[in-house]
Amino acid sequence: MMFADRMLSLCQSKNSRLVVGLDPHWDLIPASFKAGFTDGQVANLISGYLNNVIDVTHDHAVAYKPQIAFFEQFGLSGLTALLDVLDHLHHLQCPVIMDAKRNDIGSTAAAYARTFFGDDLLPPAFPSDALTVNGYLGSDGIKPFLKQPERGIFVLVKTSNPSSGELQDQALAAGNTVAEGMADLLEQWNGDQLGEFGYGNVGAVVGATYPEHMRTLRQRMPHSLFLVPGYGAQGGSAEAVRAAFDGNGLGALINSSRGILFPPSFETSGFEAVREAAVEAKTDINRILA
Ligand SMILES: O=c1ccn([C@@H]2O[C@H](COP(=O)(O)O)[C@@H](O)[C@H]2O)c(=O)[nH]1
Repeated sequence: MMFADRMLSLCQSKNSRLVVGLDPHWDLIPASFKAGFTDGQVANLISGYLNNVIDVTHDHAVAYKPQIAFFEQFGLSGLTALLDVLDHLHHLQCPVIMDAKRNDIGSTAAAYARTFFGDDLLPPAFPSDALTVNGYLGSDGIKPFLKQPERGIFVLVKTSNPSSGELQDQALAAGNTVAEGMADLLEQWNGDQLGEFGYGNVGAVVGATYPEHMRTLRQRMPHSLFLVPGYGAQGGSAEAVRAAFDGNGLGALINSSRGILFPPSFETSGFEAVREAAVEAKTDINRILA
């Protein structure tokens, strides 16, 4: 099944648009959880925490988004933890959107695609259903990621961070902005390779912190699934992501990482507090879909 169709079917069957971000911020992992591990057990600590999160949230989330930087920072221990988490997600049949923001010239992009998606040469080192990608290198950096219909990409279009406008909001010679120029490329890259729901496998990252951009970019990219970070911890609200959805309440996946992983009541309620945070986010987003 095409990646986009799989995601949208899951949105319908789970009645959820929520993606849980897996970002093991070392300083935010609760002290009470860390206390159960010794200094040499970093990999077990990280995968233990995240696998507990997955166990209590997978009924409410359509996918998980590990941010690879939070694993790479621990070297081999972090990558061991990531592999363990990916294995756990695979057994629960949960889609993985790897947030690694990769790309390069075509031949190197092919090596990145192999790393996360595998090919006829090698199995994937970090098996993922989708990957975040930098579209700045143009088509030859994108094509290697589009060889397998069951895998997708999310290209950075308008990021959620405060300084994203320094370049992304600048006008091009044609009068549109850099983000809009990127959006037009995404429409080309999807072309007529659309699934049952009318979406292609080339999705867009658009931040919840810029609701005005969300509206214009949705009009410009009617065939791209939106992956929307910035909801929750960065201040984006459900109202701010409304324009990302189509008339059927589909077309966007809303990510929350810190807001779900590290609820304030963890010390009293443990992983039940994580489950409650996921249910609350799912319900909050569903409320604007009517
Ligand atoms: O524009 C972007 C692109 C990616 N991210 C990533 O999403 C999560 C957000 O985490 P929160 O804790 O929910 O703020 C994180 O992994 C970022 O690297 C983004 O925030 N904005």
